[in-house]
Amino acid sequence: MLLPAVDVADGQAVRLVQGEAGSETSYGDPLAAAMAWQEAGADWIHLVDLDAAFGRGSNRELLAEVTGKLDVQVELSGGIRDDDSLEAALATGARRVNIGTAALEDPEWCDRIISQYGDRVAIGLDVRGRTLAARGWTKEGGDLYEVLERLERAGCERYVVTDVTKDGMLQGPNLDLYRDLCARTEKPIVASGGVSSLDDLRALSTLVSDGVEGVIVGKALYAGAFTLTEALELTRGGDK
Ligand SMILES: O=C(O)c1ccccc1N[C@@H]1O[C@H](COP(=O)(O)O)[C@@H](O)[C@H]1O
Repeated sequence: MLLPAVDVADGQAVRLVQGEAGSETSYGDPLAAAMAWQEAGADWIHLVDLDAAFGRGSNRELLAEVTGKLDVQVELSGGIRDDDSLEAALATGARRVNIGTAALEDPEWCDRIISQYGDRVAIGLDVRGRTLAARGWTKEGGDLYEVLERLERAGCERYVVTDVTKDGMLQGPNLDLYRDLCARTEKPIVASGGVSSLDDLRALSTLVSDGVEGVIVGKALYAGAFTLTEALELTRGGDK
């Protein structure tokens, strides 16, 4: 499963480097970007409100509009931290929401929504080394493996795992991280961060049998390193 990313800051589709505020490259209208990925054949869009993730604003209405206009499944992320933001996110029609900061800062709420919403909730594990990152990746959020054990006990259905140091760098994904996590959970993992080439997708494909279910691709698509058509053909088995 391949999820093109549309990250939104100040109403624009952007890509950051290692999640650093101020490192944005702008790619224009988020709806146009998402529609372009849909028209190229994507089954999913990973749609992120970066301002909400950083706690410096919100693009809630815009993301609801984009989600409402898409025919493909949407994974909605960024700033979903309480009942109000969760209900608003689910009301957009997004198939799945991704919880990052709140999974680290509010474990009780997180456990409750995992049991209430099942696979409509994925937990975003954004990591540097084995330390989790929260609040727009500006704060440390604890030890990856301790938090993973807690989430396993809570019954988390899916993990979206980003190596922050790889994100936006176009230097390849952290395959060791995904291998390691797959050995610690039976639940599917969506890999994110660093994909730079079709060879990176081929390398991630070798981890599908271990539990890597999907991959989020951002900068490589926007920078034209390969086309979405090529990537989908490869991930759907048409090109080895
Ligand atoms: O996607 C990014 O580039 C990104 C950069 C900096 C911070 C967050 C980023 N992404 C997404 O934000 C959610 C976390 O949001 P929250 O902590 O729940 O508010 C994370 O899952 C990433 O998908």
